[in-house]
Amino acid sequence: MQSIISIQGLTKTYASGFQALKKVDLEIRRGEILALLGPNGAGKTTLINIVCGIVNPTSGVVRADGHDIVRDFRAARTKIGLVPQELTTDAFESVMATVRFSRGLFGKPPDAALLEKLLRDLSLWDKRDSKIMTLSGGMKRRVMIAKALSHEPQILFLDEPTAGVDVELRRDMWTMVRGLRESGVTIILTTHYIEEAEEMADRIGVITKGELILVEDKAVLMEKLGRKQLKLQLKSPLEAIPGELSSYPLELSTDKCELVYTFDTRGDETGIAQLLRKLGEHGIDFKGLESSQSSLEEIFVSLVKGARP
Ligand SMILES: Nc1ncnc2c1ncn2[C@@H]1O[C@H](COP(=O)(O)OP(=O)(O)OP(=O)(O)O)[C@@H](O)[C@H]1O
Repeated sequence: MQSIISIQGLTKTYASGFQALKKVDLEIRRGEILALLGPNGAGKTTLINIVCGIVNPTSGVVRADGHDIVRDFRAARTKIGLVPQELTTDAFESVMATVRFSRGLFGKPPDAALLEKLLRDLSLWDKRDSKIMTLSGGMKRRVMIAKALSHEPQILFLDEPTAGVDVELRRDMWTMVRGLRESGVTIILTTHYIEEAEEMADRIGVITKGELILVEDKAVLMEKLGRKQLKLQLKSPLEAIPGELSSYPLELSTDKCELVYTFDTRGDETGIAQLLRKLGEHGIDFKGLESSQSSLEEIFVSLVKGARP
């Protein structure tokens, strides 16, 4: 499948000499939701700002729907909508005027029906005549999204779309973003909420210290790096794990009432049947068991830790 955004050998060294991106290669697939994860200062915003023409790259090539973002800036930028991290809009303007103006900036003809649909979809229709300064933080954020979508871009960048947004509104945003994807828009979002990436993304990219250390289908990532745990609640506390079981990846909880067995989901054999048999032989009885899979958060933390020198 042809990528909608192609990033090759992208580097950025700021005037201070700080290298914020180091040879990043990334192909973004048409119609996907890609979540970029990374600690503070990893380079996510720099990457987005370069693709959107706000920051100049030091070297490398970026194409948006086939258009070089430097040589063919206007054509490339028309394809892209950007919801920046910081709210930047005229506080004294009304919602409708702001969104209409944004569309005009891209040279698109007025389209009242389209803007009405956009504001209705974002639950802003009732506020269309309100001045931006009178809106709540969550509403202002939705105005930023309406502005970004006003020229009907095929690609939408959301830089921390739900930072500081309450849980209910966050869920509404997710529904809206999914709806956009269904209408064919490719979405790239950065987030600090791993839950958001887990819930929304088709693929996950992890950036740390200016390097894209991994891009993977979410399901594959969780399968590959996910570890499962089996917790056995013991009938009676165990003083220590018997020596004969030392070859098993077993841990005894501090209250000595639970045995935790960690296994790799990639293995053909989990070893559970054998373990349970061994426990039986040692007279270790249990009253309950539960299994759990590691979350994306645990995977992310281990990846970023692993990347540190
Ligand atoms: N204009 C600039 N001049 C010098 N250094 C900069 C400039 N803008 C960003 N940086 C540095 O580049 C690095 C990457 O910043 P960037 O904003 O891209 O990170 P981020 O991954 O988006 O972080 P966050 O999650 O905190 O938003 C940081 O160390 C930052 O201090």
